[in-house]
Amino acid sequence: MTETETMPVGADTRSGFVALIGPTNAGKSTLVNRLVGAKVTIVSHKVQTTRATLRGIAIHDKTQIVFMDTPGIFKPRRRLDRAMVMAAWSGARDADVIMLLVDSERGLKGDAEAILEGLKEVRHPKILVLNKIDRVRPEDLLKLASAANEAIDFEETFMISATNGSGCDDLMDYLAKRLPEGPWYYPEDQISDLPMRQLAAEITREKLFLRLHQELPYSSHVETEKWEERKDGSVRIEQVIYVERDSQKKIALGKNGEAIKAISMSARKELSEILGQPVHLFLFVKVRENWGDDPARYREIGLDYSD
Ligand SMILES: Nc1nc2c(ncn2[C@@H]2O[C@H](COP(=O)(O)OP(=O)(O)OP(=O)(O)O)[C@@H](O)[C@H]2O)c(=O)[nH]1
Repeated sequence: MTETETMPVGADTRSGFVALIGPTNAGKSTLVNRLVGAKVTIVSHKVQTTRATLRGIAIHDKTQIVFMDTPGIFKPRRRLDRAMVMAAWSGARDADVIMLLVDSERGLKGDAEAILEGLKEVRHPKILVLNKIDRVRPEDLLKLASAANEAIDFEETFMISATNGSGCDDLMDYLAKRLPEGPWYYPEDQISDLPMRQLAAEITREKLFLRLHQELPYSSHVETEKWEERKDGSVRIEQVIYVERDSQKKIALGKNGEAIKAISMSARKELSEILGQPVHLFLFVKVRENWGDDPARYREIGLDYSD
């Protein structure tokens, strides 16, 4: 795309970056998907599914709002976890507005409390978004809002439900006015800057978790190794599912290859819908020991880690 194509005619446009900060499972991915209106990040019931900083891009009035969907911030346990925490905070520092998303049902306990503490140090404009209001009583919601505002001076507080959409219009109106004047960063039809190969790997990873989350630990990882556009309009995609042990490989394959076949089928279906073309998906399972402790891997998956 050329520079002129990124700017709508008529100017008085606004644009900016909004960092989503929040504990795992607060609903960050669900909210970005709702605001952007398309599936750009992967939503799963399993916590810590967001490993890299992904973005969704929304247009509201004449404002382009770029969401930085950070990985959940929580107490680091392993080296990889620490890299995820650092990726989340570095994302926040690049933003025009930081949006703290809290699961109203869980309140400010645990991770949310630690994030509030961390946010005190950050000078950027901050807003509070209380999510999942469909699950709590209004009086509890008000208590939560005032407790959070006592800890931090938020510019504004919103109460929303990312799943049913209530409160989301007010939030968008506010962000559209709050972001600075300036040309748009991305072409109008772009909803994510996540490369297709990575998006394709995320989709397969989601299917893997949905089917095997009880048996397979979090230590598996998917990479797209080959992407070949064919003359007949279809695409051939080869991906490797990396696991840590032989026993996990057996689980990923399943009895008579049933698990891998089912994962492949549902990933292929979703990929062809997103790409709008037939997809031939080939999945391989390989064992790679201790990749979770290898810093070189973080760089490959988009996380910059330094001690
Ligand atoms: N009832 C209700 N559930 C919600 C709402 N928003 C999100 N959820 C659910 O909360 C769970 C977690 O949502 P995600 O969007 O994956 O959360 P996340 O913050 O991106 O999680 P990580 O990627 O692990 O950091 C999912 O099961 C969502 O369906 C809401 O407004 N109401």
